[in-house]
Amino acid sequence: MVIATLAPDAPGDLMIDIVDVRKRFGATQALRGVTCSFSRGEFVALLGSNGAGKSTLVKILDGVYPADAGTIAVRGGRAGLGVVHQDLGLVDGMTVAENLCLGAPRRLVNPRAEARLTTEALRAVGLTSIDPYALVSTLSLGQRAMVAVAKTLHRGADTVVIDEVTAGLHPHEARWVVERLRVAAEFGATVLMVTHKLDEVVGAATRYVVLSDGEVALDEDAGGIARADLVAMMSRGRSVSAPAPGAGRVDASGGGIVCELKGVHAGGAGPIDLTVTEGRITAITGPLGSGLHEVAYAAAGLLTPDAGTVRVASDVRRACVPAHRESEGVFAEHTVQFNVAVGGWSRWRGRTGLLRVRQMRRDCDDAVAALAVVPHRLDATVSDLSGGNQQKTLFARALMRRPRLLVLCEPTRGVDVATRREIYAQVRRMADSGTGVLMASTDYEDIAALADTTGVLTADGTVSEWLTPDRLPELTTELA
Ligand SMILES: Nc1ncnc2c1ncn2[C@@H]1O[C@H](COP(=O)(O)OP(=O)(O)OP(=O)(O)O)[C@@H](O)[C@H]1O
Repeated sequence: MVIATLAPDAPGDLMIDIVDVRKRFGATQALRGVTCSFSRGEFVALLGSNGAGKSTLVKILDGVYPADAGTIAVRGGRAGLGVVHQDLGLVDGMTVAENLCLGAPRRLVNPRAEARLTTEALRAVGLTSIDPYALVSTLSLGQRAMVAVAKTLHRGADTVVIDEVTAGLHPHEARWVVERLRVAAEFGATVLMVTHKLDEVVGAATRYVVLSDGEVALDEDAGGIARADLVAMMSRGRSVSAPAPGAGRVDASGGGIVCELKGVHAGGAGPIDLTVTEGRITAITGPLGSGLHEVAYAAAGLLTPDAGTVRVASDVRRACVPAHRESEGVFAEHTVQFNVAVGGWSRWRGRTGLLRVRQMRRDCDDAVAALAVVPHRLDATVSDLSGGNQQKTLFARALMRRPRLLVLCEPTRGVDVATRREIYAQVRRMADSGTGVLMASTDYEDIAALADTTGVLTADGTVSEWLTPDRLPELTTELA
């Protein structure tokens, strides 16, 4: 199926018409007949739990996959629709104007005309303060996201699909992005935004579409549904009520030292001094590229620091959830069971040296059930899981090792609202049982929910200060 051009007699405001779109991957029916249409100037939040079918729909709209059945018609045809992915597709070392005009057909290189066009394109998304000559690398992540949106619209798209670009942004900056998207919609663009963070879009989205198990479970104007009902739909009935962010925080400052970093330099960060103690969740946060993940890897023993010492208490078992699941985390071609169990074999080895396979299956099954991995099949191949479900298997693996030092890098990346709460509860339980936790996260929600103390890395890779939970609101958009 190719994306068709809307018929000339289609209603004037209609921009995209999706009718009965279906997609199957082997045994999984990812989309079961999705029908919905979007009009000019709408700002639609596309929501749903992990595995609901959002990415599949976006990829079909983007031309990555063909649908098995159904039709999609877009005003202006394929060119009328643009997708902005999480990686944004910008070249950091080029200016905003160069990025906007990169690859666009042009007869003459005319920097002044490029700058003028860029200013207009930025205005169309409510950006008035960005210098067209600024290097993209000097912009905040939120500004970059909006430059990517401006670029898509500048290329002639009237509809822009934004695929989780606000994940990991500080809530202030995410709201800033959403506000600009709202302006773009007011100026006539149609905005479809995929997100797991409902609070980002409340007040800006004009409509909610919730996918569940490959179907449209809800399609409502924003005024027509209560937030609680939306959350319930997004979590497919799983509990999102416990624990509240920050619940269960304890003063465990008297716990024994599990791991100590002194003068550590890693990934451009340093010198870093930090201590992880039993029962306490120590967090570091900062801009991407500040080296925060590499510092965490040094603590986890996955990376030798360029300088400084990492001291770990004797007999401490370490486990780590890495920051980039695709390149550092999952064994994509192996099963869910292998991915959860790997590295924890000793747990199931009996006195005779044989693996207690049935117990291993049971434990893996309990772990994936607690996190509601979809599909709930230990023999599923991990590359066939949605992004959020892959993240859950990584988290389950780390816990399966029963570590005394748990290192978490971006632990909730891409997971749905119910899983996020479950992960928070499980991390807190681990800490309560005496595990020392080191979390490196750019996600403010992770920090606000879990951190007992937070080291804030500046762009030059040093810790500017350590914040207690009551001071976390001081973390501003600098994070991005
Ligand atoms: N390439 C693939 N091969 C096999 N199954 C797939 C493939 N891509 C997706 N699926 C399955 O299709 C279903 C929908 O996945 P999809 O990635 O669209 O979900 P999603 O809503 O985007 O989830 P997430 O919020 O975790 O990103 C899932 O059950 C997933 O396992």
